[in-house]
Amino acid sequence: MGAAAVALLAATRRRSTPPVTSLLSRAVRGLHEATAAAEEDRARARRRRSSSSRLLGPDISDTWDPSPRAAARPPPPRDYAVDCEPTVTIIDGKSIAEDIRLQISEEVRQMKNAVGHVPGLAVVLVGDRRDSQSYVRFKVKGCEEVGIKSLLAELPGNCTEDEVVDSVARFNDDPSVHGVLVQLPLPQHMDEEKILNTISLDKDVDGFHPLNVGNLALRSRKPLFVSCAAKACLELLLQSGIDLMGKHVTIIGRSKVVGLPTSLLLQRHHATVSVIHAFTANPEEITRESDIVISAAGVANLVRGSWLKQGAVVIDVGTNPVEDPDSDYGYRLTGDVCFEEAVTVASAITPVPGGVGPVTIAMLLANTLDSAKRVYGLSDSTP
Ligand SMILES: Nc1nc(=O)c2c([nH]1)NC[C@@H]1CN(c3ccc(C(=O)N[C@@H](CCC(=O)O)C(=O)O)cc3)C=[N+]21
Repeated sequence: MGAAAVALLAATRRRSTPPVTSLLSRAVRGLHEATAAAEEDRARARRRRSSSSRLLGPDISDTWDPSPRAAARPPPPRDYAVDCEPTVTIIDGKSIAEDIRLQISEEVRQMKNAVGHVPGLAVVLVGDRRDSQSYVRFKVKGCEEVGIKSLLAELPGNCTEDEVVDSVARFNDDPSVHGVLVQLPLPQHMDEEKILNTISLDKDVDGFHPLNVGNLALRSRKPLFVSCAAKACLELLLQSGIDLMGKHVTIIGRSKVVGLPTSLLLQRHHATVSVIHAFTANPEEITRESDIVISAAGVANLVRGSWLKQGAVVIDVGTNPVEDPDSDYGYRLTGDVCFEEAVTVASAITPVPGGVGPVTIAMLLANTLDSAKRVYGLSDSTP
């Protein structure tokens, strides 16, 4: 992603962008309203969630029949302040993730009672990148919270490809492991494809296996696993009451982790999807025509307020570490979206941190649970 993303960023910077300062007062006002509205939204979202049990297996049926359109849920009520300025919903990923984890821990408990086993997730971490180390920490912590067993293989950055493959193979053969994940990126000298190809298809909880991606793309088929980040984006939209049918969604980025699987998953939900990337000539024009913008470019502050249509829904998948000496680990995370600007234009937006990240981890736990359920014959649930 590096060079291409930088190229896109450079191209963007050359265009004239509105000065951040001129938008600040609006932004502050927007944020103020947002905070008040956020509490309201959280309560409303909780009520909505508690009435829906369609949590871990989004319906990915496919049809051109017009009847589902008629049956589609009405749009959620829009909030308007007294002066009729629209308010923005800050989508609370942390609380959505918490609800998902609660449901998973209940299912793990039932599994333990029924078959005497719990799901197991194995993570392979190569090298000592600080950001990868903390993502892996979040995954292990998530497992602990729901009663999933976690195993971690930590290998030094200068180890051989064969050592990584061996460690994956051991987890493939371990019956107490239902999900195997190799944390990306791998060190430069390693062949990522080769290593990922060794993960057993029925333990591929990241959903990167070509057969899982292929089956996601072929709409009459059901993949065993779908990418956690893609599922997180869908979950955040559905739980926020945002209908996807016929909506124009623009996805920024085409990676196998986010952009590509998200575009496939949202098409299965009848959205009209544009995928844009570093070589797209007019990214700003395309996003400005979109009802929903999902950014997964890995470039801090790439998406400015001017990129968005009034009332757009913004899902920010970016987790870009930026130096911050005041923060505990010497860096903090920032998204792809210039939040202060976007919050004045969007109708709903995910923050970073506290948006897509926690839900992505919850989906990893959900995929691991589904895998174990398949092994123990507890259901034929689909991702
Ligand atoms: N094989 C593989 N699978 C992945 O799913 C994968 C990967 N490699 N490599 C890196 C990316 C990145 N990723 C994140 C997951 C959760 C947060 C997350 O929970 N973020 C918290 C951060 C809290 C904080 O640090 O302040 C939040 O956004 O609130 C972030 C990033 C998974 N990835």
